[in-house]
Formats: sequence, C-alpha cells, structure tokens
Amino acid sequence: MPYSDTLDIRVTDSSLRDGSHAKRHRFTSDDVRSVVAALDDAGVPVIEVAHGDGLGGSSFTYGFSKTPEQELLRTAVETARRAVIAFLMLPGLGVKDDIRAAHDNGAGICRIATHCTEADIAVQHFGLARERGLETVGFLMMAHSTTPENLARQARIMADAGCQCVYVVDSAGAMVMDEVTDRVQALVAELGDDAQVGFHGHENLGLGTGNSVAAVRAGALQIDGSTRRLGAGAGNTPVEALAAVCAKMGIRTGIDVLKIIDAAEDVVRPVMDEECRLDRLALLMGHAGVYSSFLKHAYRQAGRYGVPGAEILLRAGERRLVGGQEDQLIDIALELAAARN
Ligand SMILES: C[C@H](O)CC(=O)C(=O)O
Ligand SMILES: [Mn+2]
Repeated sequence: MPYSDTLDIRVTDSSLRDGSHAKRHRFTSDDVRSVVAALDDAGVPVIEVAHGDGLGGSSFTYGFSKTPEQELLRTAVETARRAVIAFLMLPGLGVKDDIRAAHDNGAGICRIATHCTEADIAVQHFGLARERGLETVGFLMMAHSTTPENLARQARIMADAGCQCVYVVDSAGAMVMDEVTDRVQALVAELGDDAQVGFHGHENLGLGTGNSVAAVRAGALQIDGSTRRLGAGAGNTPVEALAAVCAKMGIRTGIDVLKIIDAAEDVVRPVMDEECRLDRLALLMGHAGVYSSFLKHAYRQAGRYGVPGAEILLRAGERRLVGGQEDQLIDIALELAAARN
C-alpha cells in the first residue's frame, strides 16, 4: 500500500534537528530560513526542527541552543509554503508545555522519542498531541539493541497510546540490511492498519540509503534523512541520494532530485561547520553500536582529559550506554586518564 495517491513513501528531513548535534546546537534563524526555503522548494514534505535532543534538550548535559527552539520552529513555519514542520521531544527532557508551545507556533507533527524498551514513558505525550490535533510519530531509539519481537511489543504500546507511525530508529547506525528488514516487518505485522512504520538511519556503516530501501521493501511508509547527511555521527541517510535512488527504483517521494542535489551543495553545506564524515570515530560507533549523538561529546572529553576518543566510544559500546547517559562519557574518560598515570 503506498503512503498516499501521489507518494509511495513520505520523507522527513531531519537536518535541522539531527543536524543540530553536528552543529553543537548552534543553528540560527537565518540557517533555518535558508534551509527550510530550499527543502520546501525541492518538495520535501516534512521538515523536522528542534534541538538535537528535542524540545527541552538545551541544557548543560546536552549542550545549550544558540537560538531557542521555539523561535526556530516559528521561523520554519513562517518560511515553509508546502512542507509540514515537525518537532521531536524526549519525555523527561521536554515537557507537555513544550508540545503545546510548538503546536501554538504552527508545527504540525509531534515526534516522541524513547529508548527502544521504554515506550511507556511516551503514553501521555501521544495523548496530548492527539487531543490537540497534531499528527504523531514515535521514535524507538537504539533499535539494534533489542529483538524484532520486543521492538514490536514496544511499538504496540506507542500505537495504543495514539501514535500514528512508529519508527525503527537506528540511532547507532549499527544495523545491516537484514536487521532492518526483520524489525520493520515485525512492526508492520504487529501494527497492521493501526499505525504506519518508519525508518530513521545513520551513516556510521555507510548504509543509510541501502537500509532505507530495505525498510521500504519491508513495508515502511515514512523514511527520515538529512540533506548533505547533516546529522549526528557520520550523519543521516542523505536525502538527495535517497531521492535519486528512489527515482531510479520507481518509488515516488515527491522530491525533485535536481533541486535537492543543488540544495545540498548550495544551501545546506554552507550552514554546516564541516562535512559529516565516515571517519574513525563515526565508523567505530556503527561497529560498536554507540549512540550517534555521543560523537561530539566523545571528542570533547577526549580533548579535555587527553585520552583517545575511540577508546571512550568503545567502552560506551561495551557498557551499552543509551541517550541521556552522556555524563558517563566523562567517567569513562577519567578512568582512561587514571589508567594512564
Ligand atoms: C535524540 C536522538 O538524537 C534521536 C535520534 O535521531 C536518534 O536516536 O537517532
Ligand atoms: Mn538520529
């Protein structure tokens, strides 16, 4: 079944949210205005805007936003002519008032993210979002770290709470195609007509686009990417490559391939501090199953304590750290430094 009469899948661009990690949360309203205008013109149907860790993420632990996220959301809504603006929220970091404010500022899609075994903490947030008429998306993060069966049970909790599309989120960019297929198929079988299934990939093993195609083949109807890969770790599935691959495969995304290729080069790249690269640390994250958002934190603690960033990430993988445990990277760096003296 296609996404709609005109689209086989719906693509959400996360460069102004997941890319916030790569920018150390320093987006300005001008950045948002130029990127939203270009993506909107290229036909990207949904554009996500928020602090990298969602509304309320601006903090000492995660990094302070240069511009308040509600201001960025307002700018995005004012700029978009066709695209719907989405926001992300992690219960506990953001609160219900953040959802209300984002809705008042014109956002149309509320995306609630939890660790893949903790869907129950999102129940009231889906309820509130639906009550207010927002479209809802659920994000099961670090989906590689649990079985397809467990993930499907968690997806059921989200759907029963009012979530209209549950995403398999490869936060660590650690999954290879069959693992994506198995998880998406398990969710499709569990949810049936109750909710759609989505996929959010990272490039840490260089598989964002391939994994997204595997997800579509397994029944996913919503796919995330970031133009120019602007996202955490090695970045997200590049929207321009995804659009081009889908065009070749006859999968309708509604995105103008030539326009999004230009937007990636001429508009998004100038906003970026540097390219999102598949370098040693990013690749190690995919290999060891480490949360992509830890990359910049690992660089920071490595520099601060004079220890290798690679070792910090490998230990983070061994300890199976999850989002929210950024402070433990400091403990690991201190341990490594102590072991050297
Ligand atoms: C808060 C995270 O950055 C959400 C996400 O994009 C992921 O887990 O991947
Ligand atoms: Mn992500």
